[in-house]
Amino acid sequence: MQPAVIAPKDRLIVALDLPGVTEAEAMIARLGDSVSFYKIGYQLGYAGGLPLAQQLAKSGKKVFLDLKLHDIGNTVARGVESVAKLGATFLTVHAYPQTMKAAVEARVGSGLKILAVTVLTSYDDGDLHAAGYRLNVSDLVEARAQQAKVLGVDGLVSSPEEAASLRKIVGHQMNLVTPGIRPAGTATGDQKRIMTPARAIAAGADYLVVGRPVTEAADPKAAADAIQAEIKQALA
Ligand SMILES: O=c1ccn([C@@H]2O[C@H](COP(=O)(O)O)[C@@H](O)[C@H]2O)c(=O)[nH]1
Repeated sequence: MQPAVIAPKDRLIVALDLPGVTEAEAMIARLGDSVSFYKIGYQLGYAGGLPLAQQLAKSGKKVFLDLKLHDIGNTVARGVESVAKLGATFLTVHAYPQTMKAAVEARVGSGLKILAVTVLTSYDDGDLHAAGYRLNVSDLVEARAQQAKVLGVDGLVSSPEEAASLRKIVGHQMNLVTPGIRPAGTATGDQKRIMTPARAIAAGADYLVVGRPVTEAADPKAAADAIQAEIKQALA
């Protein structure tokens, strides 16, 4: 399968991890045309972010709802049906077989794409072992990617550290969406599996999710523009 054509500007997804709609709208206004794709997760989603997601989608921006669904299959399916009405491009679920199967079946006929979260980018091998897993990060990411592929999931969320090996497993059949992006010189924070924007694109990531390095920058628009320039250069 040929790689899908993704507009370079759409490859940067800015995470609107902000306390409320007022702050999110102010950030969106500051970023202006520099950003075309936004992610809404727990913090904003539980503070009025879903109507904002609908408005953003209607205004022509792309929206990634990072709700990381995980429940019994029926509940996941009904949740996906509700989310599909909001106009978002991506929705995350955790990469458990029942959950992925229910989500994929429920999104049929909508424009919504399901992304499976493989192993959170704040986890390393020690964190997985502490959580009771016997596999290390790379083995668990790969096992979950294989299952996601078989189940027809549209894309994977992983660290860019796994992008190259995941591309070999899934080819261009699935989107690779990578948080854990840290431009040179920015704070790592709670992320453990990180790469710069340029290295992530070179490793095969389709989309880069960036939160604090943009939203907490002294000049968020300049920070976003610098990442966009790094992405373009890595693609050239
Ligand atoms: O494995 C994952 C899955 C999701 N995320 C989300 O991405 C952003 C990253 O924000 P930064 O401020 O750039 O660290 C955040 O919304 C996470 O919930 C992730 O980091 N890792």
